[in-house]
Amino acid sequence: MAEVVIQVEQLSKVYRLGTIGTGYLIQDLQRWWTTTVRKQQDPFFQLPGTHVSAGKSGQSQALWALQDLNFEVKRGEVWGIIGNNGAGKSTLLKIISRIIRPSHGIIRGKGKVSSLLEVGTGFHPELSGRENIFLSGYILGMSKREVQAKFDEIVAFSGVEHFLDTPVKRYSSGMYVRLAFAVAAHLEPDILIIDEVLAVGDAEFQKKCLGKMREVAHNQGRTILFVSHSMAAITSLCDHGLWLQQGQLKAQGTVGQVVNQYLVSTQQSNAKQSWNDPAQAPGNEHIRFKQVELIPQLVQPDAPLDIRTPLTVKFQFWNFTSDTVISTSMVLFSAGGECIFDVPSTATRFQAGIVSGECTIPGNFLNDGAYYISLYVIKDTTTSLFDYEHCLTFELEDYRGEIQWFGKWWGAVRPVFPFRLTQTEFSQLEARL
Ligand SMILES: Nc1ncnc2c1ncn2[C@@H]1O[C@H](COP(=O)(O)OP(=O)(O)OP(=O)(O)O)[C@@H](O)[C@H]1O
Repeated sequence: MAEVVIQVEQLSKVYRLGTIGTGYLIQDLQRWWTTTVRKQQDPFFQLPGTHVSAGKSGQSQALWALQDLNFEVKRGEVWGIIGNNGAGKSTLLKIISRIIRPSHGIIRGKGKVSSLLEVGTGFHPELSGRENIFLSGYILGMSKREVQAKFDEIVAFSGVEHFLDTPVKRYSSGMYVRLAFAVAAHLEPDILIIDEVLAVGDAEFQKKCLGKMREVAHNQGRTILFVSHSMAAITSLCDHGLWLQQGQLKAQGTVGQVVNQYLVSTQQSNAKQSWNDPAQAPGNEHIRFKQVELIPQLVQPDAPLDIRTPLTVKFQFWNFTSDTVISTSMVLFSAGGECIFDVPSTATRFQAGIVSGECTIPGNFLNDGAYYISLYVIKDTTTSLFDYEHCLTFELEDYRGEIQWFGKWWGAVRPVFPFRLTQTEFSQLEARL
């Protein structure tokens, strides 16, 4: 059985949000003496009971960035840490990297930890790229010879060879993160910790980083903790998932399960509305809606909606006038109000009663994002009977499959068309170049 390399028990971190005076000079002096001179915990700081606790008189306002976390990571496992902004992901990585200390609980780590937490961590701004590579190696406990053996590989990966002797404070953020990633990934740490580095780089760099992380994890059997807001990147790289919500561990398990649970919980939708009483229903003297519903054709019942999911829109309306030619337009808008398409139904002659309609948006057609649907009911293909705006809303998650690039995909739609490349001729071009 694989060895446990990170063990986290009842881990909590409380941040103090500003310091409020105690109201007594003697206590303020006591606080200053203890925290500033003796570098000890504030005697008037009390642990809060909730996520954010308002400061009572004399206490600081405090926030649980992490609360009672328990989990263990085994050698060679690749963990994706997910959660909304402010959930505590970076705080957890900083504690595991020993950059900050927990307020409570125990963390046991085994082996050399290399962290790439934010642009700038670990590098000394006044030192050159070359000096920083050696410095990082020494911090990891490597000898000069060991770093030298990796030096060329690091430089080649980072692509900053022309700036090796320039102080890193003069690097662009892109150059900085390239070198920092190259150092973190090549110096053979036992545990590699990466926080959102992919957000900084371009598509080519993202691809290179993910490839390198995969190699570090799968070929070298090292342990990786990876924070990203890209679920596609997390699913593609990691085998375990950990979901933090307001500092608490909401779920842990296989990456697919945890990412699914997270996406289902964050997806906003208004997928069904129905009315039994026409007097209460949206409409007018011509028609009134009885029901509108968005039915996703999910492969698994608890999966989130993603760009592969076919979506069927079903609706019914009461038609109050006989012998009328009616058609309906289904119009899809992005959340920002851009019209993606306007699909008309057939025009049919109806008698008074209930009219039902159904239209399916195929899977592998829309881009990821938030959308809303409006239904326009039309008489004789020209005259509006009723516009039911914004009647359904939904969100589609991204899905990349084999594609190893996780930037925002361009376009209002993302259709999958038959598209092949074939070699139609062989030549000696390569030899001539
Ligand atoms: N030094 C600090 N002092 C006070 N509060 C802090 C400090 N660092 C983080 N926090 C707070 O702790 C909470 C957790 O922050 P953290 O940066 O760990 O979240 P995160 O999940 O990494 O967020 P994001 O996805 O936005 O990077 C947030 O509410 C944040 O405002």
